[in-house]
Amino acid sequence: MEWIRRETIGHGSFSTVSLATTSGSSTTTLFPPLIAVKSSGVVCSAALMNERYVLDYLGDSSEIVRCFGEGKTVENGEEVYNLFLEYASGGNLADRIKNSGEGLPEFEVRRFTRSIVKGLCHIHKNGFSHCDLKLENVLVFDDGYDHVKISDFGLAKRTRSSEEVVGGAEIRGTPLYMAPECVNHGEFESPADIWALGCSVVEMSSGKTAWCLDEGDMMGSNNNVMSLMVRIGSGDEVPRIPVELSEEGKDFVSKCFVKDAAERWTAQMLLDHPFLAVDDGHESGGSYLSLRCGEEDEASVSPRNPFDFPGWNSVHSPVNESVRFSSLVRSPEERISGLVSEMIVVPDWSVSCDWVNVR
Ligand SMILES: Nc1ncnc2c1ncn2[C@@H]1O[C@H](COP(=O)(O)OP(=O)(O)OP(=O)(O)O)[C@@H](O)[C@H]1O
Repeated sequence: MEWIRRETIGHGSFSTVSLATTSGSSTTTLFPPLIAVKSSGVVCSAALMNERYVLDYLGDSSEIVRCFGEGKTVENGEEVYNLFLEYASGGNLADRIKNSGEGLPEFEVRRFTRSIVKGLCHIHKNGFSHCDLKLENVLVFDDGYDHVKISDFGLAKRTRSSEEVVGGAEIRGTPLYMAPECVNHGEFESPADIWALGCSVVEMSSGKTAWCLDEGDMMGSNNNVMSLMVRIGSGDEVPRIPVELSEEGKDFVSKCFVKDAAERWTAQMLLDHPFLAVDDGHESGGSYLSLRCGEEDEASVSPRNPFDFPGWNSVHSPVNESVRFSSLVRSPEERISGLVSEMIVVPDWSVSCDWVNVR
């Protein structure tokens, strides 16, 4: 494919994202005239290559950003690795909410959440965990109506099999979205994506990141990673659920914020939650109508645990994960301190949306 790099449209900890125009035969065959090119120096392109691998494996899904391939260029004397992605003209969902200065109306929260959950179902069924779900990684597309897709698979990993020992010192993702088992045991599996989904719904609905709803607590004088990790990892506290959400919305989020990962709802279970039953007509099937005409009672029944649900599917997949740091068995207290102050390998702490990313 021939392409020309245009303006920069995004920055991440691993890469720079540019708009690009395609030319030649590509415009009439495989590639759209505008694409996004995600680039990093070849020497530090492991995350981008991982993203390419995962996107290839996942194949086409209408809830996951599409990848058109990869290529290398030499720019300013440096060899650059480029990933070609479909271009999201609406940018990311976090910016959209930040710019509007408030949360989204609930019908939009429901619609976007439904897409994210469908995307997670696809990812988890294929044996992967995303490991960095947050609104910055949810892109907005406008094809006559707004819809969203999950992006940024740089930290995605194979789901661990039940026999595999957890990498106790592994860290990935963004602290504000981390689940208790990530903080306490370095366990980054599909339930952790569901916890991050709950944080994303809170943010969509309130306009504020989860944990920051308690004004002046996390964002004020006590703004530090240690206290956040302790809150996430210990006790019964979960992020506050926005009052503006409907009862169905509150129930949905509460199913994501179950501290015990084994008891947390799966993406497949959440797909049938009444909060997601509204169909705005852009999806096939008119599920809203059919629900209203007969299935409402059945769909509203909340299973009491993950094994109590008719649509529950167990996902077991082969292991192919290289743990980033050596495995250690440590107590939660030691681990939390370690995450914050004494990393075995010093992480890249980069500021993102008033908080830090841990790599
Ligand atoms: N396909 C795309 N279309 C439009 N904008 C995009 C696209 N991909 C990424 N962006 C923009 O670039 C930003 C950074 O991209 P991305 O999160 O994928 O990079 P990253 O290096 O993996 O970042 P991080 O891991 O720190 O979140 C996104 O938040 C989004 O605003």
